[in-house]
Amino acid sequence: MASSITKPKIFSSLFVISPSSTSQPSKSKNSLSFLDNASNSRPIGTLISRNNHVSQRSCPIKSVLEAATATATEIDKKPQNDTASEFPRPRILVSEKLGEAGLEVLRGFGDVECAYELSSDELCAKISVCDALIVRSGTKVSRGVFEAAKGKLKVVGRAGVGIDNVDLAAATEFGCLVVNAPTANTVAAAEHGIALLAAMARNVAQADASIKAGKWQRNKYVGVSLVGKTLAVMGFGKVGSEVARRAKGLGMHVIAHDPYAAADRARGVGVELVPFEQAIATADFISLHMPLTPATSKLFNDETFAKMKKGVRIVNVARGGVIDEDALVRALDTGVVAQAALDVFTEEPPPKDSKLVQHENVIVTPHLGASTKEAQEGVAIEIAEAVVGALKGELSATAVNAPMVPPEVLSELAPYVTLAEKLGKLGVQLVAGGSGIKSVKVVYKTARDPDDLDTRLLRAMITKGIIEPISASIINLVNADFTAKQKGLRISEERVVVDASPEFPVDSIEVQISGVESKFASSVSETGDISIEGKVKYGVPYLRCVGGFSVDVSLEGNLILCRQVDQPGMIGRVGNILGEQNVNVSFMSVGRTAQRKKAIMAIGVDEEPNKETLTKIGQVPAIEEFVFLKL
Ligand SMILES: NC(=O)C1=CN([C@@H]2O[C@H](COP(=O)(O)OP(=O)(O)OC[C@H]3O[C@@H](n4cnc5c(N)ncnc54)[C@H](O)[C@@H]3O)[C@@H](O)[C@H]2O)C=CC1
Ligand SMILES: O=C(O)C(=O)COP(=O)(O)O
Repeated sequence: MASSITKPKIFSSLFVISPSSTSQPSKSKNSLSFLDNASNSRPIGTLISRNNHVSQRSCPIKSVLEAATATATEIDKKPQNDTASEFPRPRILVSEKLGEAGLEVLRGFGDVECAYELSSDELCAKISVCDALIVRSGTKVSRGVFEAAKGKLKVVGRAGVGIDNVDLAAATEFGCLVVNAPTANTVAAAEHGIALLAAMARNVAQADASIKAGKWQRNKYVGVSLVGKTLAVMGFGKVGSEVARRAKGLGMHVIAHDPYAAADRARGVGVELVPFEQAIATADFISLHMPLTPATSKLFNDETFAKMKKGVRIVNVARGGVIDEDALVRALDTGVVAQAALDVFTEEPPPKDSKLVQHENVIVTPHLGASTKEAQEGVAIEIAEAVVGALKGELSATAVNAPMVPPEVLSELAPYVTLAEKLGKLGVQLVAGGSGIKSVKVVYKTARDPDDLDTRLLRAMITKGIIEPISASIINLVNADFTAKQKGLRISEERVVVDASPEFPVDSIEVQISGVESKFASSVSETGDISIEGKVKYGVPYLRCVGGFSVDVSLEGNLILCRQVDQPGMIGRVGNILGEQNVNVSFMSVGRTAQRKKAIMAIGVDEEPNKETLTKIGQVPAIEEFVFLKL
């Protein structure tokens, strides 16, 4: 049983951004934290996309923007807005043309520099003072860029869909969030695909060039009709399905191949999903709409061209790299492929003497799929909101290398996120020096269906709590799992259903650390693991159990845990020692196994007691062991 002496608390103060969190100079500067700031919350941002879809851009969870102090050359300073005024303004580098509306959003929040056509050295030189980088498809965000950023870069925003120009693995390792703008250019890309399809079939580009060269070649440029022909859409995602819809409107028979698409979604558009071989063997026209990944790289090669219907026509507005371009030239030369219409190339821009570009049966555009005024305005707003949200510590709905936690789940989990990090921090401090933590088990007790509990955020924060105090790593939701793996730390999870209120997502969280010695033997449970359990009370994290002992102490400030022989006067004695040194006690709680037997006293203190004070506590005869823990 636990009893507690509680000083009055203002619970909302837990969420107020503390001065220390803004001025802390080192690690946390660069971490995206996902702690709620109830007093500073704002509505969910919305964006009307080109398709008039209202998409949620970010969740209402906010956090400390741990931006670095200004050190570099000044750039495009604008007046600060309300929300950012307490913090140094983040620096945002825009390395490719971005719509004005998006730039306005960015300028309302940070200092924006637009610097186009940077060499990779120039980009690396600039990046070390930037909090965010916004790119399109033309900027290679390589590992070198993340290395040069030296941990300052918090977010890369890709103003468009394809993120094949961003080294995601490196971004994740460096804890840098990558967000994209996946919806605003869908229609533009689909329209461009259809434009190329029709232009190719009717030789529009060649005929235009011919007439401008003074010729009138009506017989040479006889085309082929689209109506009644079979179009294979390869990649039935956002763009692919819009192309399919439009092609059906042109009277084409549309089939699609996509290993991950749902058949009923395709049926809804009147499209049959077919295996890869069937798609390429039966199509008169093939339109490519898959991402460039290791699996799709050069998917269209000598072997696959050989399986196509002779005289097939190919459109590519996806990525150049999905086609082996030399093989396509060979297929065009032999007539296996009659024509190709290409918006994208393995190397952009392609070499001037590219045989493919120069081929008479090929028409080309310089990666214009997303280039409509409407789409560019849309992606600019979409990415600017995502980047600003990320810089504020919000989880983005378009995060590419972090789990997307729905806003409603996130706001419900907010206090548990704080609890999780504190339990991690406490746990690691209980481990006796020298023993490396290799195995942690987290037990979530919940009254809800365990499948309803999304624990990724909680696990990430426990990992953060465990690793950050003992290493130079900056941990956030982006790199928590990666860093744990790197350090050989295995985190397993268990969800246990308990009889508690289903109103709350979690009743308690227990962190068990196994295979280590403890500084505080009483924190070791019967199983031999260090065990600490916490819960959220009135929105505030509390420690509820240490080893086999129940306690009830708010996890704020610092904590002293003492094991003692249960006897009268203990609280007073320790309280006096602390009082003499002007250390303010915020909470006290005693948990015992039985009357007058062993007890644990948990004392929350606002200040850090000095060594002498701690020694005096240790000298109290009934105290058998004690530990001071920083939260
Ligand atoms: N040319 C341009 O300016 C633009 C190009 N794009 C490119 O178009 C492509 C599609 O974009 P979205 O439709 O927005 O992406 P999406 O993610 O909505 O769709 C991609 C689809 O490809 C499918 N896929 C993955 N691997 C596949 C495989 N091996 N075979 C067949 N399908 C596969 C996925 O299941 C998904 O349904 C991307 O490569 C994107 O970068 C997008 C916008 C503009
Ligand atoms: O969104 C995409 O995937 C695109 O390819 C568009 O590229 P861009 O932003 O026009 O360089």
